[in-house]
Amino acid sequence: MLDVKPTSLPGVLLLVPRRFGDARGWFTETWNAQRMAEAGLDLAFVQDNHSYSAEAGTLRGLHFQKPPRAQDKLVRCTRGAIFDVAVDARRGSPTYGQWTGAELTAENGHQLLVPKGFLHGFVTLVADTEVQYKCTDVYAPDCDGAVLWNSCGIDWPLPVASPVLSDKDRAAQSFADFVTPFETGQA
Ligand SMILES: Cc1cn([C@H]2C[C@H](O)[C@@H](COP(=O)(O)OP(=O)(O)O[C@H]3O[C@@H](C)C(=O)[C@@H](O)[C@H]3O)O2)c(=O)[nH]c1=O
Repeated sequence: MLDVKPTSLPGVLLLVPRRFGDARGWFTETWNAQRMAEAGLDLAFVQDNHSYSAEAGTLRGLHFQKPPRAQDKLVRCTRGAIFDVAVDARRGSPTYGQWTGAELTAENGHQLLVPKGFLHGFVTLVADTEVQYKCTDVYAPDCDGAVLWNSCGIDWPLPVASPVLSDKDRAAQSFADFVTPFETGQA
């Protein structure tokens, strides 16, 4: 029912929910607490987010909320397509500073689980793209932070010469200047 695949970063998981196709179309479970618990993921989500990006090449990230308001995120694309990225920002982690990415599309229904301690961002691969994600803590602007999208060595599959960014993301600190608030093993 739910295929949970590891990625190159321990803790970041690619979830492939089963789709039941019939003459009408298909049905899928996008979140089932019991199945996730069976897969070892006991996550109490408290906020759902939904963003729309008009242009291909819109890049949101790399974002985090620092402790005590850190968030696990379960991300999916419900219209269009994105390349979704997580960067390990946990001080002392063997994979500190490393990134992993996955193509999440409305068509494939894949989901990326980005745990606390990881920066998160995505770029839209086509115009008119919608992304929805669940979070384990509510928005806390005082704990909100950003790291410059192109300062972590991420191989972004940009569909345009330069990405569309928010003012906040354009002015973000570089990963080299970033003093991480995350430790390994931090809940
Ligand atoms: C993230 C967030 C933003 N907002 C408001 C603040 C602001 O006025 C407006 C747009 O916020 P942002 O520019 O931060 O939106 P955006 O750049 O889409 O931020 C999101 O990016 C992705 C990659 C993530 O991982 C998310 O956690 C979040 O940081 O929405 C909320 O009210 N609640 C929220 O949870």
